[in-house]
Amino acid sequence: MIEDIFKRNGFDLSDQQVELFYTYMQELKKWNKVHRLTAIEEEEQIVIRHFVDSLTLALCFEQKGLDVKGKSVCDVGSGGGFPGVPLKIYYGPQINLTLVESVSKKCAFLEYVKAKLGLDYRVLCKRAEQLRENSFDIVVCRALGKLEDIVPMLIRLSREFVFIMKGKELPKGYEYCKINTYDIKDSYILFLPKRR
Ligand SMILES: C[S@@+](CC[C@H](N)C(=O)[O-])C[C@H]1O[C@@H](n2cnc3c(N)ncnc32)[C@H](O)[C@@H]1O
Repeated sequence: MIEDIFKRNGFDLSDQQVELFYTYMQELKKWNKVHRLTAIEEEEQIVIRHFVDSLTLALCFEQKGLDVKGKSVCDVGSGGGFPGVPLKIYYGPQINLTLVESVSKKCAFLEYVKAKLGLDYRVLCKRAEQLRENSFDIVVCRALGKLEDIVPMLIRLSREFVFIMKGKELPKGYEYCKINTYDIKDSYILFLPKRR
């Protein structure tokens, strides 16, 4: 099921990546019973609306001609791990990933997933505002908050680019990627190059 959904959306994953996504989904469902990490509970919907949606960022990186190899990537307000954890499963050691999350029970889940899946990323359990300026090459987020509040904070953290996943909404005045895959239609990712 997981493999087919990724495939029809244009992502060819290895058996090992499919296995990691499967384990991640099981843990998400298990922890959700107690910690309410996501409102989405149906497996197919978890794959589409969390996993595939997170990987649409990779399509935007490609559209913008961005090679992420060797880059430090930060997912701010990662929650249950989106989009950061799917990106790590997809890119593996090519990216150096940090997840920033201010709620400790969510941090505990992200640490647990890291150990369970054997992934190499860092979890910073704090508010992004507490981090130093220019800490990461690329800063990404999904469902973090109002643009006027988050844009200055994200730009401050990044050295190169900020990507903000907006879904169906396209605010005026931003560069963007428009994503269209089999399951994800007309979804927007804002692209903010850091201007020095
Ligand atoms: C609506 S959830 C989205 C979670 C995930 N990005 C997703 O798309 O499923 C927003 C998350 O951001 C975290 N958050 C909000 N503001 C933050 C900040 N300034 N620094 C760190 N985490 C923050 C919240 O605790 C919450 O887990």
